[in-house]
Amino acid sequence: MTDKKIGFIGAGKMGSALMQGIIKAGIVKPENVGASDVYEPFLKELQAKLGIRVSTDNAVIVRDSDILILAVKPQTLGSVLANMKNDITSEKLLISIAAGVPLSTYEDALLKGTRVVRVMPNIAATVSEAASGISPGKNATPEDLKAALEIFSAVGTAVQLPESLMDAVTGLSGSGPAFIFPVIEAMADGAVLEGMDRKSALTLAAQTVLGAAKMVLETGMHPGELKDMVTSPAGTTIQGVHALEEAGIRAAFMNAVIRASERSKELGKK
Ligand SMILES: NC(=O)C1=CN([C@@H]2O[C@H](COP(=O)(O)OP(=O)(O)OC[C@H]3O[C@@H](n4cnc5c(N)ncnc54)[C@H](O)[C@@H]3O)[C@@H](O)[C@H]2O)C=CC1
Ligand SMILES: O=C(O)[C@@H]1CCC=N1
Repeated sequence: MTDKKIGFIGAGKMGSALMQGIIKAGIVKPENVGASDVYEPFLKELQAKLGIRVSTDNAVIVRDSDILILAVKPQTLGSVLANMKNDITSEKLLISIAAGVPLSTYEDALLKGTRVVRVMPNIAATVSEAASGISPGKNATPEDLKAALEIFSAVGTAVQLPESLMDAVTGLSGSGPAFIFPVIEAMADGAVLEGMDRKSALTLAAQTVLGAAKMVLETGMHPGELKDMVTSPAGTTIQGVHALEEAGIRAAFMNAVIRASERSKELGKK
């Protein structure tokens, strides 16, 4: 991987998080990373910070890259693809992280045979803890899938899934950090109401979420069984669990994932 040139089209929140993550992981040298964006200040900042190549002209980065990571909004994708069409030759791999947009959209819009992989990462790529779903397109080779898995495993955990589940990935792990940040904030608020200082409250709340997630991942135990380990009979925890169940916490989180997945499906419609 280290000898491949990786170009980012779109250097916003996700593009910049991913390029920083893969450079930090050492799977690519900064001089082999390029980025284009319409907003020059982002590019200048990233160039100064990371030592990457930048251009406000997408074509310059497309021509000079082996692997392209498309990180523009789904709403601007159509015009970006139309302008890049003739520069994305069969020697290049295109990886898109746009929410909702199906592989067929790229395969139809670009030159026949274009190799495409669809990925849905999340913002935790910033701290190398992303959760990404990956689906290869019909022209992608096994090496392309391997490259995509390598890139996204370098910034967290990556799993291959059928494309039919990519909207669910978007609703679950793509959007998911935004469902958990308010949980952390609200739990901290509860402790602040009880008199704790904000900084200690946020530290304890965030570490609690991190620790609970690690227990699910590392013990392999069912979350219900783990919950039972915390809830002493007539103890403190069962009172809190009751309050959450009264508020409909399970339906609320299920609905959040379902609504976000539905929106992903909508974004993919032409
Ligand atoms: N923000 C997130 O947590 C996640 C976002 N995504 C996907 O990543 C993509 C990017 O999202 P964000 O980084 O959040 O958005 P963003 O708005 O931060 O970044 C998009 C960037 O594209 C640039 N841009 C606009 N038109 C352009 C053009 N014609 N050529 C080149 N660059 C252009 C913008 O200046 C901006 O810097 C979207 O498709 C989104 O669905 C996927 C997973 C998580
Ligand atoms: O909200 C969005 O549309 C993007 C996709 C997943 C996370 N952010």
